[in-house]
Amino acid sequence: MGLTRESTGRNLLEDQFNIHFSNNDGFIIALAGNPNVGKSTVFNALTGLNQHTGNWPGKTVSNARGIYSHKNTNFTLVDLPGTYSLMSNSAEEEIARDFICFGKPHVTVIVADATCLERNLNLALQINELTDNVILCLNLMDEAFRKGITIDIEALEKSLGIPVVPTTALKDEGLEDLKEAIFALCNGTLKSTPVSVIYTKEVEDAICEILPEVQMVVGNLLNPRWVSLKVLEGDKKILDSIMNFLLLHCENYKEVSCSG
Ligand SMILES: Nc1nc2c(ncn2[C@@H]2O[C@H](COP(=O)(O)OP(=O)(O)OP(=O)(O)O)[C@@H](O)[C@H]2O)c(=O)[nH]1
Ligand SMILES: [Mg+2]
Repeated sequence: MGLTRESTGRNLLEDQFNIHFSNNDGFIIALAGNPNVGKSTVFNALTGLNQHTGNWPGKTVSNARGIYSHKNTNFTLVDLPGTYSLMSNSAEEEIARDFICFGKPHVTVIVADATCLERNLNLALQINELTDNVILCLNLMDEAFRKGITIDIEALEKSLGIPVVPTTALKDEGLEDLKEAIFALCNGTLKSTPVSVIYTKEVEDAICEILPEVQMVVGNLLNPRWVSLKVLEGDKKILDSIMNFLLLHCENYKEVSCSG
């Protein structure tokens, strides 16, 4: 007998993945990004709360949440621990990864350090593979300016396929634009169409080969191309989490996997 909807759902997400929801949360917005890029500073400015900030990486160790309103709409902002990659190496990174991968936020805001964009884009590209609703918050613009770094925002938006909002969170600059972009993405007046990374022919052929079967197993619970990539990579930790998530969510999972 498969798992029932009642025995699965959100309460199990809480147990397994430390992901909590309530009915009054409104839209769920995840704040993801490398360590020390200003996620908690953005979080504090938007929610009026006081998450720990400081100039060293690894300050945020669990996913804190707070609510803010914009244009009569509620948003629950989830401040995640910093992570360089979705291939987690520590408990904190795992918390961030699980929320981004399995928490199904309505929007994921990737906070990036404008002074070292290249390093930050690794995570951005990984998140782009996972979900469509992404915004890049290009923070520390004051530092970039001070160092003589200029960034062509339009060109960056075009090459990533996602909205890019420059901010200096410490001085409260750009945060109204960020709230507006989140609002617009949630109500469908702004679109985000992340550009996929195209891999070598061998990898793309392998994805094509397994995609239909993966699609059958994951349905619309997870992005099938992303799961196919994880299968090909063979990252055991994330494959275990994917299996766990599917088992918790899909009452038909066992039947599908047995008949497939
Ligand atoms: N100059 C400048 N400093 C900033 C800006 N935003 C944040 N900071 C500073 O950058 C440091 C790190 O900020 P946090 O908000 O703690 O960064 P975080 O991404 O939450 O860090 P972790 O939780 O460790 O991943 C703090 O000293 C902030 O005051 C900004 O726009 N400009
Ligand atoms: Mg933090």
